[in-house]
Amino acid sequence: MIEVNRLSKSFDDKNILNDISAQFYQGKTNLIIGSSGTGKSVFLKNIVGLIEPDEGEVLFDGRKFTRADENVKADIRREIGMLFQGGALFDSKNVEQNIMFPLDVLTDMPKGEKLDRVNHCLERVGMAGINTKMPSEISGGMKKRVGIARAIVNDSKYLFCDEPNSGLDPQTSIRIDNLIHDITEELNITTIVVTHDMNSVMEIGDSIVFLYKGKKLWEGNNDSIFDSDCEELQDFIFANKLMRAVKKNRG
Ligand SMILES: Nc1ncnc2c1ncn2[C@@H]1O[C@H](COP(=O)(O)OP(=O)(O)OP(=O)(O)O)[C@@H](O)[C@H]1O
Repeated sequence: MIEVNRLSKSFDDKNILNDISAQFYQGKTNLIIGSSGTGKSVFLKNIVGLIEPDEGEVLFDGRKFTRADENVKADIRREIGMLFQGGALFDSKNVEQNIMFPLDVLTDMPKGEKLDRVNHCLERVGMAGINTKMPSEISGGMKKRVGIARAIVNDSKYLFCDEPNSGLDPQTSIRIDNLIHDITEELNITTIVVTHDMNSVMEIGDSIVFLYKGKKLWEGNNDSIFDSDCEELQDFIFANKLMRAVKKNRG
């Protein structure tokens, strides 16, 4: 479990995150949702330590990460896998080299073992056999799958995904969402997904935190979200026609 306690962050004099506490559960796909510019990415960066919060702290399974000793931080960082927007693969490396990269940097595993792990992860994301393809030769959906394989290759305990659906068509998005959800359950890891996609909320929202202008206004799951009386959340959910139709059908 990842715990965030009373986290705040400002840039210059502009407050971006305001006193946010939240819990993200093991074996669950935890979503951070909210409109554009509301602070989701800054929140995620604070959790993974890419940005240091002004106040508050983050704990990984009870281990304090924020302002911890560098060796404690390094140990926790080794357990984190990240899927960046667009997959963020190295263009000059092939698929196999991309997935192997965290093992090259973080472990002294023999080459054969690294290759076994890469192949196992490639198979898990449904991409067996594309080892020698270059990123420029594969589709957006395949890039995300390779990005997921790279994020879990080092036996990660924590998986962070920033807008995993950006740039994908609706069907591919759902497949990627479900892959993230299934892997989370299978490996029993703690996954946090930042998204403003209502399809993702409906498909994989085991546990949801709603941010609005840097504050947490609501938490729940994809069952309870429709019954929330948080006005800002209702505006977010029913911003599009399809969701308004769903609401009408629900009575
Ligand atoms: N390094 C930075 N320095 C100054 N301001 C920043 C920095 N990073 C983000 N911001 C500001 O913080 C606010 C929240 O940005 P953030 O990227 O977290 O929003 P978001 O909810 O992830 O939006 P989107 O869904 O569009 O990605 C924005 O006003 C942004 O300009």
